[in-house]
Amino acid sequence: MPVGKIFTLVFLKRNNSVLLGLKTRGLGEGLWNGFGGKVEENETVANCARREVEEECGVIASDLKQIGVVRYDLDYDKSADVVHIFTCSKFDGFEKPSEEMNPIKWYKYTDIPFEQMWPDAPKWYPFMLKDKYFSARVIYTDKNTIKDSIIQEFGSLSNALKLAQ
Ligand SMILES: Nc1ncnc2c1[nH]c(=O)n2[C@H]1C[C@H](O)[C@@H](COP(=O)(O)OP(=O)(O)OP(=O)(O)O)O1
Repeated sequence: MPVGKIFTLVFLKRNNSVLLGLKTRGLGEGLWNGFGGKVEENETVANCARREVEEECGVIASDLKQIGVVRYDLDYDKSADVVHIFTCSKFDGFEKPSEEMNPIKWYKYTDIPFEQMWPDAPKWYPFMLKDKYFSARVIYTDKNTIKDSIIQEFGSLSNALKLAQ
């Protein structure tokens, strides 16, 4: 399946909690998620991650680390989206809601609201929360139904990225 859009998704971490925002519009509206969006033309994936965090929750990320990648094969669209996953535990400024993510809230790792998130989130969040490099591939038959998925842990990011290609 040809890759269509490339996205980033960033998780700010503090004291065994992760900052999530409720998406107010567009893809994933009404669901809690990290902060991110489409990689623009002539923009690196890391720069997109930094820009989206600032736009969506107002902080400047200073130790962004890519931890994984999720490839979504969308049977209903005959295309694939790739989402690059980052974590960040050092940032400047105070987090605040934005037009796109409102409200925002720190969730304890043990209290993440999976029932109001994308259906694939529980499959790969454990790797992201433990800072383990991972690669996931998820096949959706429609926006809410997963047909199949594979998640693998890797020793390095470069190996993790290979599965998403
Ligand atoms: N299944 C799936 N497909 C696409 N995107 C995602 C998922 N699961 C996810 O968690 N995500 C993430 C990836 C991105 O962080 C967002 C979607 O980005 P979007 O809001 O469409 O991109 P922006 O560039 O911010 O959009 P506009 O500002 O142009 O509206 O969800």
